[in-house]
Amino acid sequence: MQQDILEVLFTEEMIQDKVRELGAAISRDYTGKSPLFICILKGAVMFMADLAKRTDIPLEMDFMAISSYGDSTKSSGVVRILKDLDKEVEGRDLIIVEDIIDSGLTLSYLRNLLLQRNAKSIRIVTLFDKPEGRTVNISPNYFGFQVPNRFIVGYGLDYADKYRNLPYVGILRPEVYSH
Ligand SMILES: O=P(O)(O)OC[C@H]1O[C@H](OP(=O)(O)OP(=O)(O)O)[C@H](O)[C@@H]1O
Ligand code: HPA
Repeated sequence: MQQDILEVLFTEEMIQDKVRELGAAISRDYTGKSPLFICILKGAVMFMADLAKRTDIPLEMDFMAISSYGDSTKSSGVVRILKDLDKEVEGRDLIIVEDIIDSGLTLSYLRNLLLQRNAKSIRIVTLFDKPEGRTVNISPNYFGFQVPNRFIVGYGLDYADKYRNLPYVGILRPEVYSH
């Protein structure tokens, strides 16, 4: 798979160091609380697993599957819930765990949905933030790295469901998707 990667942007070590920092910040901010971490499947699965281990508070976890990209490198603009949460969120402190914010459509849809369900508080943690991709106004409370306006894969991030298992993150060669 390495031959499909144009440039590695973040090594496994860089990612793990950053996840540790984010876990420490969330642990500090949520001392004495028991937030519900909401993992947005599938992309955030690696980040959720590592971040939860680096967060030293009695958190709980739930999972929601949302998709808008399908097999494309551009958002379809239609956000679909493929699997909803198991837990009630009313009155809870929520932390939405995302791998990347690009257009922002996924998170703006989700934040509105969780507000309607009467969450007590909602914060967003994303490992990657692509501000140049934004079409709606949303920003994370915690982010790991800002990334350029290129399609990246690895550490949960996919193209057509592949490359999620790379332990590093890099720019996908445009030849892979432009034909
Ligand atoms: O800010 P946006 O433009 O909405 O993009 C971000 C979303 O896109 C990806 O999900 P995708 O729909 O590809 O599903 P996946 O997580 O299963 O890969 C990613 O995991 C984020 O959830
Ligand atoms: O750059 C990206 N890579 C993978 N999935 C994504 N979903 C939004 N942006 C991206």
